[in-house]
Amino acid sequence: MNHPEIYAVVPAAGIGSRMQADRPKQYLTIAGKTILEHTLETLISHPDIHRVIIAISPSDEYFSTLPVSQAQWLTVVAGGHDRATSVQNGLAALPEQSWALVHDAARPCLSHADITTLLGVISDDTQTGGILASPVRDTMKRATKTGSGALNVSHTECRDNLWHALTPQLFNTGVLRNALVQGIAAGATITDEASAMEAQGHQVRLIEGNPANIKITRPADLPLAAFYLSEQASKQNKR
Ligand SMILES: Nc1ccn([C@@H]2O[C@H](COP(=O)(O)OP(=O)(O)OP(=O)(O)O)[C@@H](O)[C@H]2O)c(=O)n1
Ligand SMILES: C[C@](O)(CO)[C@H](O)COP(=O)(O)O
Repeated sequence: MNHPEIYAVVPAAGIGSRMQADRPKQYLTIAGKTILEHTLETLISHPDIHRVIIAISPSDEYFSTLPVSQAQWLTVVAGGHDRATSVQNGLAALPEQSWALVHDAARPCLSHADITTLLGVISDDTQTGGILASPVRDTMKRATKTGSGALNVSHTECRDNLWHALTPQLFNTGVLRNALVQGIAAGATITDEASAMEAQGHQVRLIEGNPANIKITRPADLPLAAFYLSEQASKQNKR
């Protein structure tokens, strides 16, 4: 594939509060490796990914204990107060004329097949990029909270063309950098790169990805991720 170099940018500076663990969730282990190591190894082992930039919290005490922290293919930058700022700090380490493949550290079940499919947008007419996503499968309810704190259904949301945004999210580095600067300056709530690009009027390609590419967020996600990773390992062993 001939195109400007592709860099993976991994926001890994969160504290994992919803996981309620004794450490940031990216340092919980599955099959003897931390979630972060699973994610980094998947990214750097893809033939089209040139280098990995990782955003680590300045107060992180775990990362330096991992052998991967010394990897020559890894650049470490300081994480920010939110995910968007962590990503922005990562982008600052990239050449303007490159592609940024932004992927959550907390998504270790990403497959090479999905990375390759997403990279296909580079040859499309988008020129700005796209994201992996998965169609919503459940009926979606909008909730309201009663005075006593209980939740009631307000109404059912139309789920036609409703998708879960996943990561990686792949964008031209210079365009994404500018979109994040504009969005952060405008005080926008930016929970993914696509929302910053959309706010600037850019077309974002939606690519259906494997729903096994879950974000480990709450305790129940851990055994599910362990299952998906074991399935991946058994498929690789059969090749
Ligand atoms: N200031 C932050 C916050 C989050 N992240 C990263 O963004 C990804 C997705 O965020 P999320 O799942 O919300 O992680 P946390 O913020 O750690 O989780 P929580 O909201 O439960 O605290 C994670 O890999 C997380 O490490 C980051 O790099 N910098
Ligand atoms: C980027 C993301 O994973 C896409 O679904 C999601 O927006 C991250 O949100 P979080 O609140 O930072 O987990």
